Amino acid sequence: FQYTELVQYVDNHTEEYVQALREWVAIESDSSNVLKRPDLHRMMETTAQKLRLMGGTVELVDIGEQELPDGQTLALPKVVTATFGTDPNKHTVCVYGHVDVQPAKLEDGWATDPYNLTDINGNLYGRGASDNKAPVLAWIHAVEAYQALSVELPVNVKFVIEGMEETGSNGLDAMILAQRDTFFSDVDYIIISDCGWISSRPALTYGTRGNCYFFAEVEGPKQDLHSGVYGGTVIEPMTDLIGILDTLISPSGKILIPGIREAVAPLSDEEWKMYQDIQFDMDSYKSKIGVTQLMYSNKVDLLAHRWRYPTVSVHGIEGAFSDPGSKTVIPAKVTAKFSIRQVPNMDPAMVKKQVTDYLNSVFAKRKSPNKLKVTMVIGAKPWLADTQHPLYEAGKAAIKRVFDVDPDLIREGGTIPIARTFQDVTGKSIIMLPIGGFDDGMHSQNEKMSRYNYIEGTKLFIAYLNEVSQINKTSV
Ligand SMILES: NCC(=O)N[C@@H](Cc1c[nH]cn1)C(=O)O
Ligand SMILES: [Zn+2]
Ligand SMILES: [Zn+2]
Repeated sequence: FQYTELVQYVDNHTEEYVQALREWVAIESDSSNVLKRPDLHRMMETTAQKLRLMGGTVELVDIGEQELPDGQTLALPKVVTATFGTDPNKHTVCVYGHVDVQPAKLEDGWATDPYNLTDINGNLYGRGASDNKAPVLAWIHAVEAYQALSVELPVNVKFVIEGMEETGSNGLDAMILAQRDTFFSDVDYIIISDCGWISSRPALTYGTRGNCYFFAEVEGPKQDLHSGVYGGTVIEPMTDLIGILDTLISPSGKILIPGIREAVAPLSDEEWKMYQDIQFDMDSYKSKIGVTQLMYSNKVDLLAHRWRYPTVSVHGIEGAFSDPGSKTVIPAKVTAKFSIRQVPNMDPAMVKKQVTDYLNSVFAKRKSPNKLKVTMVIGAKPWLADTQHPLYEAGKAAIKRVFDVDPDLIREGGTIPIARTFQDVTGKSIIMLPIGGFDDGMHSQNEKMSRYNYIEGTKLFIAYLNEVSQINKTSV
């Protein structure tokens, strides 16, 4: 294994890697904004072209259309699949990633243009830099480094890169099911690098929460009204909506929807011990996110509520007045967006019913003439891996080689909607091998990827491919 040469190659190509990230970040591949769909299509084509130029067998898989809330349809971004090597004597890994991003506007409070990658003190700021463009590029560059030095790839490498992850991976489940016996038939392991470390220590991730995402629409008058002229005479949709939203979770974080907490698998002594052993500084966590107080004051409770208990988050209200200034309006129709992170043994289908029934009953008590409509738009299950699997031993060895430390074994509070489908449909084992920093600000203003994590992460992937090749084919 020519590790030293490969690492040298990476170090010599750092500026090209940063430039590649700059070009990708410049594409506003926001999957939640229908107006950005042409950019998202261009992002998928750009990704495919990069893999084609490396000589991979590349396909842009058509996964159909999505239906919009107003009933119209919109073409989904194609999924990029690529194959490098088909040697039956080698393991085959499938790297999954996404190149769509969360929305971002300068006026949200970014210090720099979110779509112009900006290097400040070794941190590369831009929307999607950490989530998930740099990790996807790092994987591609890892394969490219082997090729450039004519070092034989130790495993066959496949890629599945999608463009709808941030909105629930619409269409990807069906594609995986359809290609289970073709593209995925020879895949031994699935690798995902779409999360972050919990501190400055590298980590391996063995669980993600799922997510059930809801829209709750309250509709009243036929149009917006002057609040002075009509206020006091009509039952306002926004008041109804805020009233029912306030019944979802208590100020101390207790979910009030009947049945939700009962479904949660109890925290075992072993888990408690694992969380206890994780290096995690509550004060720097607080200062990083700019709060003076957290929901829990001890490490184990905090980590457990971040990773393996459900929570309700209210994200926004469509139709509400939210511009600067002071418009005196009664909005006629408002739609709240909220989500409930899922953990074992919750079931999204059950959660959908529990939430809908509960909100309808709370709303009924208000005796409002307005109309409530609750819909669940995403129902992603949680995912959990066996940390005893050789994939994790390989991860530890690769991290030891590159960073000379033992990794934290962590879970992730966020969701990779497709992780559970990969596991259930292909029956293959998954590892999450993050390279994002703990302070990357995914989904926030000023998201960044450090040069250090990007470049050392590329070396980690190079080392990991070699470690996976050492896994005994008969042992798994
Ligand atoms: N990097 C993973 C990520 O950010 N995933 C999103 C996916 C999602 C879940 N519900 C809607 N989108 C996340 O918010 O966890
Ligand atoms: Zn992501
Ligand atoms: Zn994300």
